[in-house]
Amino acid sequence: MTFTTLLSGRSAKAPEAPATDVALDLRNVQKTYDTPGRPEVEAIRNLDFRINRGELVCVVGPSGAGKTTLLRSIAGLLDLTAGEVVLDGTPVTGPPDGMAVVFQEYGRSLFPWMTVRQNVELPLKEKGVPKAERKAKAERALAEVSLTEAADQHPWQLSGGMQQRVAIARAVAYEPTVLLMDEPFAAVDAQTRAELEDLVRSLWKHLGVTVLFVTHDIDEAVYLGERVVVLSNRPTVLMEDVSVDLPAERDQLTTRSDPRFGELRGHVYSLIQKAKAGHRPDEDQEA
Ligand SMILES: Nc1ncnc2c1ncn2[C@@H]1O[C@H](COP(=O)(O)OP(=O)(O)OP(=O)(O)O)[C@@H](O)[C@H]1O
Repeated sequence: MTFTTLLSGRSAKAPEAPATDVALDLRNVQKTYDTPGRPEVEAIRNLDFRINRGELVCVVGPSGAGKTTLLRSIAGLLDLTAGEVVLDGTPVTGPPDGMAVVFQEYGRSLFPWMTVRQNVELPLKEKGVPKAERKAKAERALAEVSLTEAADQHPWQLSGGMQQRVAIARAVAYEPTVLLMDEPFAAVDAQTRAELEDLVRSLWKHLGVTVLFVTHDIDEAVYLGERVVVLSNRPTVLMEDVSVDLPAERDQLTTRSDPRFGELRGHVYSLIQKAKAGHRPDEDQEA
């Protein structure tokens, strides 16, 4: 018996929601990199799923599956080969206003010559938000991530975890409807990572933002997500959209020792192993 059997009925595709509840709609998204003078790379073959308003969805998949390609496609940073990404009913054709992205490389995404406050205010400044308003928003966002005291310091004076909190504050200050996070905690130590995970859960609940969180880490995906979207090997298709039926109130100790957490973790792990071994729902069906 596999975990798939054990969990059948509980990890099926998420039910379709009414159109008004959909924040992000991926419709038959395909992406092939076509660089002149180099062989084509088919990264995403077909992805078709929705994320409802206010959901926190994690994406996992084997290394090189196309997770970053997916996130960049959603962020409007890549031209799709086919299909479309629709944000709040509008097709994404470039970086949309209502979206913010937090990348793994906080060191490169923060400007070292600016203070923490200036870094947080920057996207608001670019958006044309008046000075007093952007100052207030930056202060609120820094308070959300418990960095009020560090506002006048420079990023290089802070630890890695604190720098990533600045990057999160910058995204939050922008008040996005959708927050995209690309392996944001891959470069910090385990204890800081756990703290940042809890910060994401609490901000998500508190702000009601829709979050798409890409990670390598299966435990992190199950701990954070309301759903875990599991990708196949490249060229990517959906392996399974797993519903995480853990209690809404989560904490590192209780949640991770919940037997249900172990079952879900095992199930996602087995899907990744299958994906790595080359199983693909598109080909399995054809066989
Ligand atoms: N600009 C590019 N030009 C050509 N191929 C690319 C480009 N960017 C990514 N690829 C290829 O697309 C595939 C998917 O890459 P992507 O970075 O999206 O995967 P990933 O799942 O995020 O990887 P990882 O888990 O290692 O971070 C890989 O084969 C990669 O080499």
